[in-house]
Amino acid sequence: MIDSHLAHGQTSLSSEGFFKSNFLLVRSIQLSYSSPDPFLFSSFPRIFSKFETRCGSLSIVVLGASGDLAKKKTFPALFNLYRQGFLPPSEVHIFGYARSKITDDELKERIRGVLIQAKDTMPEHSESVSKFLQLIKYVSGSYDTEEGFHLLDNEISKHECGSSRRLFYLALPPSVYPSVCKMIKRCCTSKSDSGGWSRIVVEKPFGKDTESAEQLSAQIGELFDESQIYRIDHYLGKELVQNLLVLRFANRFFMPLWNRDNIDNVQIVFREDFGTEGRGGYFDEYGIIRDIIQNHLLQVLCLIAMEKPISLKPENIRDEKVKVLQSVLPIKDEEVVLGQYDGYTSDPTVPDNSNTPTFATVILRIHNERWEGVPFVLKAGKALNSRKAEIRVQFKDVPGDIFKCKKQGRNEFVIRLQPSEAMYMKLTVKQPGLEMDTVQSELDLSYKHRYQGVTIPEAYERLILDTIRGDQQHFVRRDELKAAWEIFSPLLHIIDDGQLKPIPYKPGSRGPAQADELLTKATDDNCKRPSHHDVEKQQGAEAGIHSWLTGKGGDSRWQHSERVGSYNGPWCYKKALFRAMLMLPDWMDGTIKCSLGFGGVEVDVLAAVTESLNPLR
Ligand SMILES: NC(=O)C1=CN([C@@H]2O[C@H](COP(=O)(O)OP(=O)(O)OC[C@H]3O[C@@H](n4cnc5c(N)ncnc54)[C@H](OP(=O)(O)O)[C@@H]3O)[C@@H](O)[C@H]2O)C=CC1
Ligand SMILES: O=C1O[C@H](COP(=O)(O)O)[C@@H](O)[C@H](O)[C@H]1O
Repeated sequence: MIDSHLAHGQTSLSSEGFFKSNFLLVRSIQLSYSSPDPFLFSSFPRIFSKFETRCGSLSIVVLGASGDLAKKKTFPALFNLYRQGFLPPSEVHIFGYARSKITDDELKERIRGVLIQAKDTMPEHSESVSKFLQLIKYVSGSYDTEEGFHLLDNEISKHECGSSRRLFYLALPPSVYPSVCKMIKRCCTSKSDSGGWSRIVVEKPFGKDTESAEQLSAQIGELFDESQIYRIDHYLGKELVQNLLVLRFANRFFMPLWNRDNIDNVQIVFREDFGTEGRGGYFDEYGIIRDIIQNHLLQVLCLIAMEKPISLKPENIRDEKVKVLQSVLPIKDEEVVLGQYDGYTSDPTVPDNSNTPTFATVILRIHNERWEGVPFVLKAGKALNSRKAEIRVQFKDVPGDIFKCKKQGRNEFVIRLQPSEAMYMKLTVKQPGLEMDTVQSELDLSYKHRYQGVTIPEAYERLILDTIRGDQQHFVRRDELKAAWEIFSPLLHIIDDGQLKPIPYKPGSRGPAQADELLTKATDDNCKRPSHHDVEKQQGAEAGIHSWLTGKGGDSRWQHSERVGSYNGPWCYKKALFRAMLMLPDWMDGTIKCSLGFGGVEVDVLAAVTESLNPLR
């Protein structure tokens, strides 16, 4: 049997000769993977049919086929795999299953509507869509009686020959997972013993807290082995999330820096510029922490924070993720800010007195040798001012900085997951020109520019392919899920009980201002910058005060630094500031940043500058 790792250039065939003679074929599949032209792949069914008698059939069953996820994500992902040659029609059949009494044709028309958008007017595209739709058969039935599932089994069996591989994708509300899994086990699992299998893909949310998740896991676990269960978190299928392991463990220069000695804080941020949009009923039961933070953002945190696994085997990677999760300290109430956008409760499916947060900033702290003291700021919100998901790794200030660069901003490594995948490093460089001035710039790897013409696969596309290949690396293991819920369950219970209330915020804003304050506090505490008070405590010291001013007027930047006085009490700031302001050139408008330094430390007095500016002009 050819194993599912075929397209990775691997095979489970014991015959080395077979592997060698087919290696070129396998490579050709890989090289063509991201080409957008479906007809480049018209030869793939032939390539695959060479193995057909050994592979047998692959049946993909989408349960909940009438629903939103199936329409928007699952079927489009299957279509993309089909047109790239990964689902050869000679082997693959797709079944939609749901209670809705719709016909085959009605389901196909729904899917066609999503696959053929106005921009895809190419006749080749619609021909490809039509061929794909021919693979689909709809079966209607309930989720808790055998009748429909026997019908489904009959339909699947009609198309099968050789070994039978059956993939069940549960695009359903979690409340029906246990009964659906029971029915699948009883009526529909693969009967083939020659290389066949049955696998179950379950969507998030897996439960609502530790207890309910464990209960769900136990119910499904009684029916299927862990190796058959694929708990999907689609963030694990995103290109830049998949890149995290490579970045961290295949680049020498990150290794010595990736720790508490160098990193000040890590921010993992998800923003959407739209609200719950027709999903209010679902959302209100879960809220932003269960919808985004406990799963998507926490998975990203694991990949940022975990230790190097001993190999890339799924179990080795998942072992390391579990260790990080188990090292997260209990969340402190004062390190949480919740928000709810104005107008959220006007959705008729949301109760008027809903306490559900649509925004949250939560600070997680990892108690281990690498991360002690480094705040991981997880922030997610709906109806905000932009749509973005990114990771910001902020480095500590340069010790003994002779350039006084702190006000330029710190070194930062930003990984933008979406939109427009990119990673860039913010660093301080010399401002080109005759002066020895510094400026912040970027080393920029924007995928759109660097990988022109490369189509980045959709997360669901990759993850479904992984399930067909039997690769569980990018899926959540039962103990990992439990550890993830253990972090958030106490906080979620407090919110569910109404003890912690969301702060209202305007749709289209940054969310509650308190979230920014929390971020500043967490990151400033960490940095231990001296405050005015720290400096004032040193009154009497003989050190001089220096001013550093930077500003921007029109296209020009301006910087000035000089010793402006001696420290002899808080009033000296005003005096020194006044002196510094006299240095401002006439054309200055724009933003002005000013700091005063005392005895080798800098104190931000930006507010004072703004205050004093007008009288001076
Ligand atoms: N939609 C999305 O963007 C995302 C969804 N998910 C998850 O995917 C799963 C499916 O989501 P989605 O498609 O939006 O859900 P839907 O509400 O659209 O439900 C899917 C299908 O399930 C059936 N169904 C709905 N409610 C019930 C019920 N109470 N009891 C039994 N059957 C029901 C319906 O089919 P019928 O009545 O025909 O049987 C419906 O078409 C959920 O777990 C969700 O959390 C995850 C990420 C994103
Ligand atoms: O899981 C979910 O994710 C989407 C956001 O996914 P993205 O890939 O577009 O970032 C979110 O809108 C939805 O509420 C949530 O259930």
